Amino acid sequence: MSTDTKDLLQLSQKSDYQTVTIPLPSSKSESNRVLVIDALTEGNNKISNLAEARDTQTMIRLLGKNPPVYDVLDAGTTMRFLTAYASVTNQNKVMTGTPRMCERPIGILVDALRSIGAEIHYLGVEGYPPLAIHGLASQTSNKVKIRGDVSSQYISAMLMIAPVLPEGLEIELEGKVGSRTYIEMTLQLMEQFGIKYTWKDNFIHVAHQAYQPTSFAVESDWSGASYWFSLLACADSGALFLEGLKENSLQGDSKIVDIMDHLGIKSTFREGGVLLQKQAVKGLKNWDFTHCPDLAQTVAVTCAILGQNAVFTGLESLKIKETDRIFALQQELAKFNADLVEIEPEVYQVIPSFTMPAEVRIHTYEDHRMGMAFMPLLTKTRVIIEDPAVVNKSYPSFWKHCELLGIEMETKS
Ligand SMILES: O=C(O)C1=C[C@@H](OP(=O)(O)O)[C@@H](O)[C@H](O)C1
Ligand SMILES: C=C(OP(=O)(O)O)C(=O)O
Repeated sequence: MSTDTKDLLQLSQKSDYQTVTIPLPSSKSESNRVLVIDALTEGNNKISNLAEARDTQTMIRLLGKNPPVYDVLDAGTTMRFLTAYASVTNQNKVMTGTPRMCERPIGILVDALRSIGAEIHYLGVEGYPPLAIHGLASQTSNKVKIRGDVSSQYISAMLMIAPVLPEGLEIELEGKVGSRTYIEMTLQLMEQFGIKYTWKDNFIHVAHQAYQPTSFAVESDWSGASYWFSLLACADSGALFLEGLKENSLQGDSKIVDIMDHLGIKSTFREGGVLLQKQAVKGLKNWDFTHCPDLAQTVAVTCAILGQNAVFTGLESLKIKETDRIFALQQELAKFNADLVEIEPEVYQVIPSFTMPAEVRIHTYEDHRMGMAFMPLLTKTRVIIEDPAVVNKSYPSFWKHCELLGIEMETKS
């Protein structure tokens, strides 16, 4: 099945699944970190199971070919991690990406890099890509303050370069810290590559030291797994086996197990993955997505379909991701009479669907998670997904995996 940008994908209604095994893609977050760490390691690492995600393939291509312009397309981690990498390796580089990437803020990271001696200029709007990096000839400070409420990726980017800075680095986290689980993932991965660090209160300290060559296999992607939890939660019957997931994961999105426990899914970890089975819906009253923002769309759609008036908090960062995900959710939920209403500043309530149209056409806003999160609607009606290739950013085999489940699909131009 080919999927071009102009394509529409029609998914026929289906709501029963016998036990099907889904092979799942690898985590792009883990992959993009180990690729940067690998580039900073002297000696050979043995890295396996890297993600097929476009964000990871872009990282591999840019690090491999080392062109003068790093065009990261729409990959946030690739933009933020390579900005720090190009600085610490003292390279002259232009950093750019899609028009949306050039609307996603990077000023906090640029300020942090400048404060330790990097020379970076804005080529367009102050605070946003594109950037011109002229490297970091000598380290001028070993302390930096970074606010934590915009994107954790700035902190992860600084952490990964910290061991190779001649004087190491102490990062002081300022204010509320969102996506903390991703900072923990960065530190745990660094630790697996031999790095020692301390994290006390708001201070993370990494001394100058060398990354040690290591063997590392990337785990399956928990964010991608969330769509299958949602599908089964919305289905009438069935069971799914998700391959390659571990109970003790580096990925914060493994929280989907707890969330879906409220929404009718029992998860049992077995050799090689996790078995999902249906159980009674206990109900989801509220959830804070501060540390798992990428799950918000999956859970909003699930609640809207399952009649759950859940209250969501911690959605602040959704407005600066691949699209304004709050706006996009509101527009698309409305197409089946559901909504996401701001009931107090930064507090949102899901208003579930009370009548389902015979067909719903989902606009995807150049956001992979919009395409994938609305797929489970096919348990209730016929669904048309605009620009189905949008999933390639993190999960290129997503529609193939729908086919494994016997979901009938038709591509239209
Ligand atoms: O570090 C990472 O791999 C990521 C961190 C999160 O971003 P923010 O820290 O900007 O919330 C997450 O939304 C993104 O998909 C991946
Ligand atoms: C926000 C995401 O990615 P990034 O910020 O890396 O573009 C995502 O994958 O949902």
